[in-house]
Amino acid sequence: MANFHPADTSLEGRLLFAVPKKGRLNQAALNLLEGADIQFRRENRLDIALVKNLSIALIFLPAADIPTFVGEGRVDLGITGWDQVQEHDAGVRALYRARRFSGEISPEEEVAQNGRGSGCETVLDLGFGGCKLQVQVPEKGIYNSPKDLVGKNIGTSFVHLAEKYFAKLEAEVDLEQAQTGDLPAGSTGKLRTKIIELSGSVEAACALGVADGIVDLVESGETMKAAGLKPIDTVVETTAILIKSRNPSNPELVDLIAQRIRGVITAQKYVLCQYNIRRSTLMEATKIAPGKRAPTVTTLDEEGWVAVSVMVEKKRIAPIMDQLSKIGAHDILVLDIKNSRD
Ligand SMILES: Nc1ncnc2c1ncn2[C@@H]1O[C@H](COP(=O)(O)OP(=O)(O)OP(=O)(O)O)[C@@H](O)[C@H]1O
Ligand SMILES: O=P(O)(O)OC[C@H]1O[C@H](OP(=O)(O)OP(=O)(O)O)[C@H](O)[C@@H]1O
Repeated sequence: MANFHPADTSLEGRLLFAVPKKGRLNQAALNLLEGADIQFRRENRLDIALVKNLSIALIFLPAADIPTFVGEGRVDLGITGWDQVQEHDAGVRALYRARRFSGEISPEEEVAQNGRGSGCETVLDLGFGGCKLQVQVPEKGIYNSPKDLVGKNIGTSFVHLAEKYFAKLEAEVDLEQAQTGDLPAGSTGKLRTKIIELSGSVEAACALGVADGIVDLVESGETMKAAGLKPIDTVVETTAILIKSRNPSNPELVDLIAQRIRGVITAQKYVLCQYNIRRSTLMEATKIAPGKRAPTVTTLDEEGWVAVSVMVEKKRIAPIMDQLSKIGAHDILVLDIKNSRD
């Protein structure tokens, strides 16, 4: 076994699954893998890990690069943000547009390429990593509406989505001005707004005079507030998603992983609520907590009483317990669900 390197030939025949290597999506993605019993040991600093119990290799990549690897079919499956997939999509479209402008491809070829998409297909929404990509400006500044930013400097890590957004906005402004006869002479139809690419800490750009406005992610809004910025529009709303390439190497394994992950998500979202109630009140209780399909009802060893077991969305459990208690349910218990399968 001299010179054996786990990342070498052993990738052969394995399904390649990209996972965010750092940042906001990393831990939640690792939790999903654990819940789906995808067992691996990642060697220090190595971005490839072989899964012990399935024919899969995990590839740890920046979330922003995962749509490129999946879209080009180099990796079969991936976890990343919907925003990153949209950014990749917009980038691919911009590339075809540029190639059409340079005469490399015809307008028909551009339409056909766009129709084929960027190669990433959404398998399922993972429910975490929720945030919004928003246009932000200084709270006490002179800009109040997105149109005020046309022709100005915009800092962002989402260059293609920002370009797409401002191209649409500029077209609207031009149309308005053409209708009122105010269109500036020599308008070229090219993007007048300058999109400045920044790779992080984008919120600092306005205060430091690099940009007039920014396009960046907002979750709690704390970073935005701390930087003295306010939102004036939303470009994209996002959550983490599972994506697959157009022709994955092992579609059955993709389905198996998707099914397992779906089970983990359901388990995270629901709790199991158990209670005892008089059979005469069961209908009323079922209306309060109808369950995913239907509650499981078992006869109790006490005349006229039943035991009920029902799945309830975690976020709704407190008011549901209150209501069940109010109509006479007893011994209400709430249990965590470790895993589930539809
Ligand atoms: N504040 C947030 N709340 C929830 N999800 C977020 C947040 N910020 C980013 N995300 C999601 O996580 C994805 C990756 O963003 P993140 O900033 O963690 O990436 P990164 O650049 O790989 O990490 P880092 O910022 O550590 O360099 C985003 O595209 C988005 O989908
Ligand atoms: O609304 P909030 O809850 O404050 O979250 C928003 C911040 O989170 C992300 O950055 P992150 O902290 O991942 O670091 P980055 O700026 O280096 O990307 C995003 O780019 C915002 O800066």
